[in-house]
Amino acid sequence: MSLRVGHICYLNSIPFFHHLRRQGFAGEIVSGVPAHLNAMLARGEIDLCPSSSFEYARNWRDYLLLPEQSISSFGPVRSVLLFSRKKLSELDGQVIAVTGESATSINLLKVLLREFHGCREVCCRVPDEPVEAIVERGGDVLMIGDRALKAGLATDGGVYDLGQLWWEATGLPFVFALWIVRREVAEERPGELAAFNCQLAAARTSAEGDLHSLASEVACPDWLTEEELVAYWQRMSFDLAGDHLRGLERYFSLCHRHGLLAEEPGIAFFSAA
Ligand SMILES: C=C(O[C@@H]1C=C(C(=O)O)C=C[C@H]1O)C(=O)O
Repeated sequence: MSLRVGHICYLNSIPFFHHLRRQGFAGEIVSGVPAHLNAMLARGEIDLCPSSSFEYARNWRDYLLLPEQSISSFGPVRSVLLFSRKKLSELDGQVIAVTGESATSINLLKVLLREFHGCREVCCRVPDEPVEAIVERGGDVLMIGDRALKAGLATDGGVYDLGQLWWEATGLPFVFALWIVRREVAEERPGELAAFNCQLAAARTSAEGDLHSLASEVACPDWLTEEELVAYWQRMSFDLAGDHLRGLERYFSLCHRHGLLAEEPGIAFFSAA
């Protein structure tokens, strides 16, 4: 059986996936929003995917991480946004509308508001209407991915970037997504996974080597120019190095402190050796 790989259906994942087939990956690719991929991964319906760092933490005994790969930012990320006209401390006890696509960012919002902005209660709810309509009315909304990027470009204020808030509070990068592998897949099919790891690294290197060509080869949405797409990718960090790991550990430790995780996870990597 070939590997079943989850694919986040946002522009942020293009640098991982665009050249993957050309690097020889012949397995299955399943697209979805992070919350959907998290659930599929937890149930073993896919073998690995780039998905919420929070999903790794809450089920870490079932998972390993691919080394050196993430979706992170040092400061503003531009696609994880809290739309609000209020001061952050005024969000205490308020309902914040969310899309249900996220696991990491919703818990990041809770951690930021409770730890650094004096909020005690943070209520997030998925509304019956599109969150964009709530933004238009000036309500409080957390959005991620392309919808956030689009709404952020269309607004002229009243928006907080969670990557930036984290950076200001901690001086560390924030790791939104990790490449998470089911542990039994790593144990039972290490050769296939090692081959995938090489294909992924090569696909990303070739994408990052020429972001302008990448932007011209993909279907750019009509609300984004190729230059804006390149600038968006340039703001992100797709690495997972020492600073990223420090940021990740800080996030997990704050999630634990605020009762969002039952324990602090161990961070364990797949090793091809
Ligand atoms: C930077 C982003 O990070 C994402 C946020 C995630 C989450 O909140 O669970 C999961 C995967 C990433 O796609 C984004 O969505 O734009």
